[in-house]
Amino acid sequence: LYSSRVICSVALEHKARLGHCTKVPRNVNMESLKNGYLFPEISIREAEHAEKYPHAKLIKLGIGDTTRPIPHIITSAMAQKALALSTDAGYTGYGDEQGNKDLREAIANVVYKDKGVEWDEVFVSDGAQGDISRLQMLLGSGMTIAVQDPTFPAYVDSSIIVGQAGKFQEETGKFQNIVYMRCCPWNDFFPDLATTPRTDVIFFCSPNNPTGTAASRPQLERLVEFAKANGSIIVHDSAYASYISDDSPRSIFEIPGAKEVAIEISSFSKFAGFTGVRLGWAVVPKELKYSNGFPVRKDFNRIMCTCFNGASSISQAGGLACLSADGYQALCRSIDYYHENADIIIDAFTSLGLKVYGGKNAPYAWVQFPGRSSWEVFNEILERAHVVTVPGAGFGPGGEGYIRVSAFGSRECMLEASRRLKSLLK
Ligand SMILES: Cc1ncc(COP(=O)(O)O)c(CN[C@@H](CCC(=O)O)C(=O)O)c1O
Repeated sequence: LYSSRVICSVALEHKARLGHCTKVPRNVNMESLKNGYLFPEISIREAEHAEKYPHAKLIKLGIGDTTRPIPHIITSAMAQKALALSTDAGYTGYGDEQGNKDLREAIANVVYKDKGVEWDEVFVSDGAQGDISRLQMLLGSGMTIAVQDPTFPAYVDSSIIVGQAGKFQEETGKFQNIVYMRCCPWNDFFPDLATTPRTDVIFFCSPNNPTGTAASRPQLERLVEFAKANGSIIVHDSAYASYISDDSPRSIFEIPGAKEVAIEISSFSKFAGFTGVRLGWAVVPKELKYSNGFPVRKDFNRIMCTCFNGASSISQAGGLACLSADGYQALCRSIDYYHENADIIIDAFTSLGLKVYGGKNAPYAWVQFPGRSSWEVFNEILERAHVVTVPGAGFGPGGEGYIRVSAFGSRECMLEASRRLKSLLK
């Protein structure tokens, strides 16, 4: 239909518009990613809204970013380390890729007290987000994974990037090689393991982001038993463990036998307000072995030594102070503050007759809007109440019909958001 001359001139015009292109093909896995990563997308919507309504007081209960100042006992430890770097005696360069031994020991002795975790099974990092991707590098593209649905999007997105996920199925909103373990009110937010296919790896976040629910001891016992029977590895994300207010386990290693089937990743972000300081850890037990008997821990150590040059010495000084008696006590006050915030949000939505889940063992309320699109609810609350939330669909197909509301705002913001939401949704 078109002469070669026309096609050629269109191609030349297109090339001129693009400018110079290399001959390097794009990674096909990156092409499989649907949209941008959820949280920068939320930030973009926030910025667009702020531009549209420059005089509106935007209340941000979307991205789970802490707002309470870090207690002075912790920041002074970081300041002291920073100042020491300007002295001959105090200067330190590269540390151990696995983290400073004193911090590894403190994590093992304080966080994992009486849980049988040894200091050299703890690997300090720059946060759980990075550890998720480093674990994916360790696991490789041939692994099959299962995730809770809904769940923190980094597990699925990193799986896509390393080439595990397979093709996206428009009709289901799922990637064909990933097992989505539905978690919802009618199964007490715990998957039906009897109908869950075997996968090599099970990403399990408890307390769960976004539902805010923590798995009970019997549930985690069933999960460990399931993984052992299937020869699977659990990657247990305990980033919100410090928010647990009942007798739910704070670590998978409270469960007998877990050290033979599980890796745990966690973080100082929500526990200590270190979202910008950047500090986390992974526990890779010596008992955890591949099918050929080779210790997983040895390969993870190789990944850390090759792909990561150690967490900041200043952040690690802060982490050590977090785990001191006074530091830990000061942080508990911040966590109590966020719990009170969560109660405000729960009360607001409950008073409107809406079903609200979570918020007791995590800083997130999971609010159900039956029959409604989560992005539609997100847009309505943003547009009419100037309150930012996160649409549930961003956490997986199982999140449709819900929104996530963070409790990390200031008290003033929480109370104002509550007032606005009651006025909007009454
Ligand atoms: C379950 C879970 N694991 C890990 C992380 C990241 O931990 P770091 O140690 O700080 O890397 C988050 C943060 N989720 C927040 C922040 C979103 C983001 O990653 O930008 C959220 O869900 O709003 C999380 O919810």
